[in-house]
Amino acid sequence: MGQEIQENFSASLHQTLSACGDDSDFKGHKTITEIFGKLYVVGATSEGAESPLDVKLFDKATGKWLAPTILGKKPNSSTFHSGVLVTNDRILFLKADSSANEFSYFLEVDSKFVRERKDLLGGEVVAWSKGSIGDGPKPIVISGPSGVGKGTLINKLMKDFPSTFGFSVSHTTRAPREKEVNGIHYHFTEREVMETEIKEGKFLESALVHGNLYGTSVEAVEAVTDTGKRCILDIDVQGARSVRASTIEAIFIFVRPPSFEELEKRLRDRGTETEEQIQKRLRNARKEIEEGKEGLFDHVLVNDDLESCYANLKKLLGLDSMETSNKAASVDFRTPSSFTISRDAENNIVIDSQDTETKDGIPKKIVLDVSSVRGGAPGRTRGLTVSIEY
Ligand SMILES: Nc1nc2c(ncn2[C@@H]2O[C@H](COP(=O)(O)OP(=O)(O)O)[C@@H](O)[C@H]2O)c(=O)[nH]1
Ligand SMILES: Nc1ncnc2c1ncn2[C@@H]1O[C@H](COP(=O)(O)OP(=O)(O)O)[C@@H](O)[C@H]1O
Repeated sequence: MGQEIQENFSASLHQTLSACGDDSDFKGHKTITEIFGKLYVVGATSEGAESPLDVKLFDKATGKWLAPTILGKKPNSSTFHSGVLVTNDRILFLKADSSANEFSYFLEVDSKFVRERKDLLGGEVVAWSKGSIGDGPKPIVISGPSGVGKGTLINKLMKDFPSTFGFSVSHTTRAPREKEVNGIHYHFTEREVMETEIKEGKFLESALVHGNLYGTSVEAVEAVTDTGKRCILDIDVQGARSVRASTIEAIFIFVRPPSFEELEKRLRDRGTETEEQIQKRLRNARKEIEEGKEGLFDHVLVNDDLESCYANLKKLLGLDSMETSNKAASVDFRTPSSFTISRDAENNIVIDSQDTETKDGIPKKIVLDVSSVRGGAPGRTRGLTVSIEY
């Protein structure tokens, strides 16, 4: 079927579906996209703008409806949406009356991530991934042994550059320390719950560290990137390795202690762990420091004197002493309430407004270049390029 606009043949797909007994049960507007004999029907199961878009699957060969496992955050429905087959493994959905940050969602039906989850979960699997204009600033991954000062350095950055950086709040099964607040320092959770969520693909990475599960959820990173800030991840070396192997392009920094003795002193003086926990963390520290030398990291910082280490961190992140804003160049618009879509000669997707009235901030035409999109579920599909005509 290749590069075809779904709307061009949706009338015949609607007929096919009706003839087969359409029990997709969607309220209001729905779209149908055919990929290799399967019809992907997308709509909302309840009325109201906030109800999420759901996916139902009809297999033409068997005449049966299949209930796919749907991964990723579902887009909220809008009065109207349109689906475009981008490649045979993903459909791009464009929503009416939505902001630049909310108007595009990819539904992956056969990507690498979806195939992996199919093997794990069995049955049909699809995954949503929000489209992101441009690349946004690269996330920063900070690793290093327990007690080396990662948290201290990150807190300083967040305090000095509050509009530039946002912290990715991890999930963990470890018990909260006295001053830790759920949702700010960590999302404290139960092992069983977290294991299920890992299977469901809610995590970008997860690892067993010092006997507890830790993980970065897709949502934690997206909550930061949605604000236009640069995401900081405080994760262990295993986590850094997973992120390195993923589609996320990040900067990897390893923080080393000046000596093992000093590390032990800091850990003890912090006074947050039992003796048994301290021993476990020190044993793991030796291994982590060795792994930090392996070339996984772009930069290694020695945290001897805190102020000079912080100055080095700022330098490598390209920050001067002033508060700077590293916000991604933001494109601001709202999609029209109704539109048609087509392809132009360069194979760009063209959204033409069908609104009768012109309104401020709502373009007459939006041209989308999807030729260099990257990433995808779990997480964002980055690299959309837009040009706009008012
Ligand atoms: N892989 C992974 N590691 C994490 C995550 N969150 C925290 N960690 C790491 O888990 C380890 C223990 O963290 P924590 O219990 O807060 O102790 P602390 O680092 O000594 O303050 C540290 O190496 C963290 O970098 C996560 O989401 N994923
Ligand atoms: N350069 C430093 N010199 C002395 N103490 C430090 C330094 N950096 C951090 N600390 C202290 O060491 C302890 C561990 O730091 P923390 O940021 O909690 O480490 P991590 O997050 O890597 O486990 C804290 O009590 C902190 O105040």
